[in-house]
Amino acid sequence: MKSADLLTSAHTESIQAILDKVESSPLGLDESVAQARQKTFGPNQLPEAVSPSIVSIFIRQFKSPLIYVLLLAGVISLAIEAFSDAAFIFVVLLINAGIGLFQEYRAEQSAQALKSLAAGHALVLRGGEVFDVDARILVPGDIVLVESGAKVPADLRLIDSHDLSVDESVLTGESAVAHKDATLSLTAETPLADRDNMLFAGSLVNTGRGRGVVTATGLNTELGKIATSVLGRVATKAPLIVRMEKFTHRITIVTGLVCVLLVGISVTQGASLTSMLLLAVALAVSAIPEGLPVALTVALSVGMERMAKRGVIVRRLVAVEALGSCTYIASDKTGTLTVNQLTVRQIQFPEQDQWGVSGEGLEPEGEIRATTSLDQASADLLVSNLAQTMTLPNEAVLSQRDGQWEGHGDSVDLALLVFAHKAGVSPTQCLNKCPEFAMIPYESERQFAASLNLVDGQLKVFVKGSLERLLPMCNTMRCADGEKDIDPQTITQQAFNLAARGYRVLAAANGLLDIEVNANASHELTTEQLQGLCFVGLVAMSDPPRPEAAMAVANCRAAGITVAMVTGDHPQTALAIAREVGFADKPNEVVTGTQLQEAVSAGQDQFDVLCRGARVFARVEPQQKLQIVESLQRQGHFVAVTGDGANDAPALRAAQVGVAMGMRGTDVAKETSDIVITDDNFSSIVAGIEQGRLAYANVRKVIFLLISTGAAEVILFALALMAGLPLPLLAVQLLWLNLVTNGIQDIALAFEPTEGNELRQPPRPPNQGVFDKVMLQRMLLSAIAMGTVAFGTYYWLLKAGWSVEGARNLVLLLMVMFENLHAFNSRSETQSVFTMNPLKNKLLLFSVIAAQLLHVGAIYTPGLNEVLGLQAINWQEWAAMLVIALSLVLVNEAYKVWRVSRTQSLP
Ligand SMILES: Nc1ncnc2c1ncn2[C@@H]1O[C@H](COP(=O)(O)OP(=O)(O)OP(=O)(O)O)[C@@H](O)[C@H]1O
Ligand SMILES: [Cu+]
Repeated sequence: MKSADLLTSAHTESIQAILDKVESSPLGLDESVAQARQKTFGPNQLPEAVSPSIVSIFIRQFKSPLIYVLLLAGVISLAIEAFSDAAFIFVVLLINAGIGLFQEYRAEQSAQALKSLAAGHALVLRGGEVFDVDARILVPGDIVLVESGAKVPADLRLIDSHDLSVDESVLTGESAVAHKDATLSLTAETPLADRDNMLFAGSLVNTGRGRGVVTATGLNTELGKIATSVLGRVATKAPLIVRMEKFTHRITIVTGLVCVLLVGISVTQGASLTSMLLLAVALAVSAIPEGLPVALTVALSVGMERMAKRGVIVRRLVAVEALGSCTYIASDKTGTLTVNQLTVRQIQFPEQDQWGVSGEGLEPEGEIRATTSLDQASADLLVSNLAQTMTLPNEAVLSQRDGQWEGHGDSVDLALLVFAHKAGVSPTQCLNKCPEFAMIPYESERQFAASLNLVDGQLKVFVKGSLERLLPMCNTMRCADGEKDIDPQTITQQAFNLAARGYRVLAAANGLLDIEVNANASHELTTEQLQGLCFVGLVAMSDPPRPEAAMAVANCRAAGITVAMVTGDHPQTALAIAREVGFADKPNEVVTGTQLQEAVSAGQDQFDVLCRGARVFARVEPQQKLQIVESLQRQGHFVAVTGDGANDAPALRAAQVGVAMGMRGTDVAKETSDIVITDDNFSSIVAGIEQGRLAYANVRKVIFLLISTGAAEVILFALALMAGLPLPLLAVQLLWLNLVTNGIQDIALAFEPTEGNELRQPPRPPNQGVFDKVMLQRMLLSAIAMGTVAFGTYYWLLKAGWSVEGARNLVLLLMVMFENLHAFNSRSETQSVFTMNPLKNKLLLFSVIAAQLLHVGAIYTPGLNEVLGLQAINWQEWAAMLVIALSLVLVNEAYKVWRVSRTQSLP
């Protein structure tokens, strides 16, 4: 097989013809063949949208209105032949662009790194064995298995399908579900959307199972052919960033007006128009928080990186912000709150006590302790009947490789296979002896799996699943002394007792089907046929809670976040786990899917009342998850919901934070989620919330610093103007001030580490904006303190007989100190600077020290000091300015003390 476009008409060929064409077999390719083909066909991937180069990011920096303003200033300086000023302005311009480049490049980098974490995978059959592989290694001829929730990794001609339906909207744009059938034969003219014996790369499997042979990979797939239109999609900006861009816009306009006013007044007082224009530009540059949107992007992407380290992959930047304001986590049980290592511990047959099963993990070593007066032979018969019924409708694979047991597939199914081994039933032998004719695969909304097998020349069905579903299928039950009429009460009580101990309980049933056996015809198995069966027994599996879950739940409580469990499992099992983990205790905190169903017909209010009191939602169908999320949202909650299956997608989409499981989750769940938890662990969600809150707090710190310092400069100038004094700073001095105090420090604040109290406060009200009362109070207070003190100092210096140049020199030093110290004030809204270790944010410390050194350096650099109008300063003057500057710290400290005492005196 050589040419890539051999197979454009794969849908017209028979399965055998296709397999021949791609030189493959139902057992799949051999590894060596596959590797050779990869050389011919290349990796199965679409070209990535290229990330912008450094050069293009650099060029982009010059496309901002602020830069135009600066350019204008440079040109004006040239026009009035102030060449050194002009040179300085151009240097500032370059440095500003450099800082912007650094910031944007960083944000871009972390976005890229996260993208590569999300590579697709596929189940491939090679040399008769199933492997879970990186989808990029697929080649034409590979046999690929798909199941509900999966994303199709390449174009496939189906060779086998069960109840298979897919969403092909990426390709066809139609959101209707397409039903697929391997047995169809189609004509060449069949349009893409109707090629129902094919699966196309990029489509999502809604229900069922399928198996197909790869006919095209990478750019040769139907998706590849339209790939250019799918690529190049721009990432959406976080709403917070958009709000801040708008905000910056508004400030720009206000500052612009102030500047115009300033120029107007000064000119009427006799200043020269050009020099005033220059100053207006400089003031605008300093006061406008132009770095804000980028600094915020950095803060959010730093949050994103930190979350990635804690196992939380953020798929949309908005989730960083959203995670921070979560008030409710609706979590899965299995694998999230529990370790997802299921082990069969107890089995129970009608009219018998519970029998223990020993052994741990996947190692099929262990025995069944039959506590009974039965003879060995009768006990063995019961056990092997149960083991067989658990083994046949089972999709997991348990195999021994190099002496190690390895499992693949659903963890419930795996535990059952391990149990079968312990019971002396080998799954492979069993399947050879009783070939499978049809199957109803397990889907969580069905709560059972069934298979139709040929046993001793007769067709027999085997069913395993929840007792609630199986009981109505059974008329009789298998006892040691034969088949009897079923006793549903006793069996239900048995299951209840097992569930109350936290076990996940599965029931088994089987029975002969009254159908003519025809080995050649294909048999169908439908749910309607599952009737008149014989109940076999119960299996109880333990799945211990994750050791860290209890701690994480306690953290949630301290953080004012409600935790609840949404599970398809038995209410007793769910409550037992919830008790162990510590978020529910009383039986009335459990609500079942049936109760919810009834409440729906009783009306929305009834439903909301039910949801409000519940901490455990049990026997819930996946579709009900959406109703639960919507009800919680109606009650004002900001909901994070977890999900793993295809049918969790609506709930994941509706919730403010959709959390998909990285290990257990299907592709569909991951694609619709906002964040993915790589280890499926509940405590990772809590860690994500902590980081989300921190990121949001850091965003506030950046905003606080930039706005309050900008406002301070405006106040200083306004006061000087009102007092009729000469302007307190030259244009170049303002630019210098902006350069040494803002560029790096705001970014440094984005890296601020945790204060340790993120999870010890209630969640931020979701509708509360950044500029709440605290923010406004602090900003006004700081800006007024800086502006008036700087003005007072200037005023006093002039009155004391200093020259204007000398006074400006000191005021500039004071402002540099103010703004540098203010960076430390910004580190926390509640904690005193004196209790915060400055080494915890080395970038901030370094940038502040660098700013001071730069300023001192500039004073003694010939040429530069002339341009900036700087003069040497003796140490007394220096110390005096520092003491004055410290007043700002005192004001901020006083505010923190006042606020903390106030919040503590509240109830
Ligand atoms: N592999 C399986 N085969 C047959 N029945 C199963 C299987 N797995 C689970 N069940 C039945 O379906 C019920 C629901 O299980 P499911 O795994 O869907 O719950 P879930 O909603 O995913 O819960 P959790 O939050 O615990 O993951 C179980 O209680 C069990 O009775
Ligand atoms: Cu068998």
